[in-house]
Amino acid sequence: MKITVIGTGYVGLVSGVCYAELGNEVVCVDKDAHKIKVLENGGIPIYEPGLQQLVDRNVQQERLYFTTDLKRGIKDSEIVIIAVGTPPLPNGEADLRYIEFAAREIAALIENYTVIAIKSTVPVGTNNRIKQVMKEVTEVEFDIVSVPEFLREGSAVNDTFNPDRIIIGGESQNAIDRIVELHKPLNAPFVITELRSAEMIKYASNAFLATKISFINEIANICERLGADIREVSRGMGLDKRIGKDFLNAGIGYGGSCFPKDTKALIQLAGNADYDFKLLKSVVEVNQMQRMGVIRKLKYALGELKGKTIAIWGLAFKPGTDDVRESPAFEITNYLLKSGCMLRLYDPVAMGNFRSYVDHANIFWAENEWDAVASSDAVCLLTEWDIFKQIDLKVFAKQMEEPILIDGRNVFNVKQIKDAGVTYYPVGSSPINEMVFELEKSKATN
Ligand SMILES: NC(=O)c1ccc[n+]([C@@H]2O[C@H](COP(=O)([O-])OP(=O)(O)OC[C@H]3O[C@@H](n4cnc5c(N)ncnc54)[C@H](O)[C@@H]3O)[C@@H](O)[C@H]2O)c1
Ligand SMILES: O=c1ccn([C@@H]2O[C@H](COP(=O)(O)OP(=O)(O)O[C@H]3O[C@H](CO)[C@@H](O)[C@H](O)[C@H]3O)[C@@H](O)[C@H]2O)c(=O)[nH]1
Repeated sequence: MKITVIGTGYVGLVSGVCYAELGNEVVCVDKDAHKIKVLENGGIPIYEPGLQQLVDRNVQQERLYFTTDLKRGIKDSEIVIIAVGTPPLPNGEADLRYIEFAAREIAALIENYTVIAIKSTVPVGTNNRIKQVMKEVTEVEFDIVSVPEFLREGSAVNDTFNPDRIIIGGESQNAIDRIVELHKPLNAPFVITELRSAEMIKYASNAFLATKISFINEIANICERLGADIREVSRGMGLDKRIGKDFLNAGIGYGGSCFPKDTKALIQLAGNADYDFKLLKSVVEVNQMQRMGVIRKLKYALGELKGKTIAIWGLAFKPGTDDVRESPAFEITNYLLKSGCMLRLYDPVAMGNFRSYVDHANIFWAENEWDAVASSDAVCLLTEWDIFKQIDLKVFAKQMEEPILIDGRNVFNVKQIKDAGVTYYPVGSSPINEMVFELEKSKATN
């Protein structure tokens, strides 16, 4: 079967290569000539574990092609998948201009009956709107199917080949059958729905996961005040099958290209239908506040921030990706720069992307994790990359005059910290070795 994927970002590229791996001929089209050039030259424009090998294999076997030429890409395609971006407008609503533009272009080029599958995350009612937009342009028959995508960055390949479910929203049984056929080898349950329900399943799923994160972050904040340990609390809660253990890791709040945008879009969508989504508004507000926990702990540990040197470990919004979209590291670094700190930043893969948004005379771009620590007054761990988890804390303690570690992701355990004598501020439990630290400080001043 020939499939064309419009938009070669995370979703377009990963799902395109998946369909090729399943034995289809796939053409990935993108307007971004640079992206296509990188792909044509054998590279990939994003950091995603396992993706390069998969792309290489399918290109070599002549099942996967890349082009900027939509006309060539779309010719004789049975299924056209739209995976272009739906970024937020300033009021939080999804910006549908890219998807509408793509739909018009496709409509002008199709010559035979085509199934148009929309993978982009779109507000309820958008699939119907796209159908109208296309009907204004063409008289050729087509059907629209909503196939929302649930992959996560950093584990996108595994998620795509092992989905929990495949949601297919549509009106035409013929189009639904073709999309079922395409995904059958993935061996996942199908949920066939109306177009609007499929669109809502995507937003509701992301909003629910974001709610779980803000909920556990608030419990963590209360644990800090009452002397309980959020890791024990999460474990105890998560073993209840009705709650589930996933997405109960307290931290510095969710970031990324999806949760922040999709929660705000759903609030707007509800508002446009005269519904005040109070719970989700609080989820967003809690998430915003959560980043400031790192600052609060730094102030507690160091007193005045002005003139202090702070090392930051991790700039990506999560490990396994070079994506920095809506990364909590932006707010934290901005606050520290405004407070007059010198920063030593390090991330194993996201430095280039972060640097394209932020630069400042007070930032030192470190070469590795140890280079960041050198001459710092405190270290803040913001992304739980393995290289940070594997740090030898005894060596770490010797690098700093007073080893202070603010851990925004709870990666170290109490025993490791106690043995190393690091003053440690985790999320959702009491600081460790803080008393020792306070005692030594008072000894030194007496
Ligand atoms: N990133 C994720 O993890 C993820 C997961 C699930 C769903 N989604 C949703 O999928 C959609 C795509 O997300 P993404 O992260 O892959 O986006 P992205 O921004 O990484 O990529 C979108 C691509 O579409 C291209 N494009 C835009 N208009 C085009 C056109 N008319 N013709 C050809 N190419 C065009 C852009 O150049 C860009 O390369 C969004 O709606 C997003 O919410 C994303
Ligand atoms: O227990 C947890 C789990 C996640 N996070 C944070 O939540 C954010 C999002 O993480 P994750 O969901 O793993 O990554 P995304 O790639 O953004 O994937 C989400 O967004 C995608 C785009 O819509 C969906 O397809 C996925 O199903 C959905 O998980 C990151 O900042 C994580 O650090 C936490 O703070 N605690």
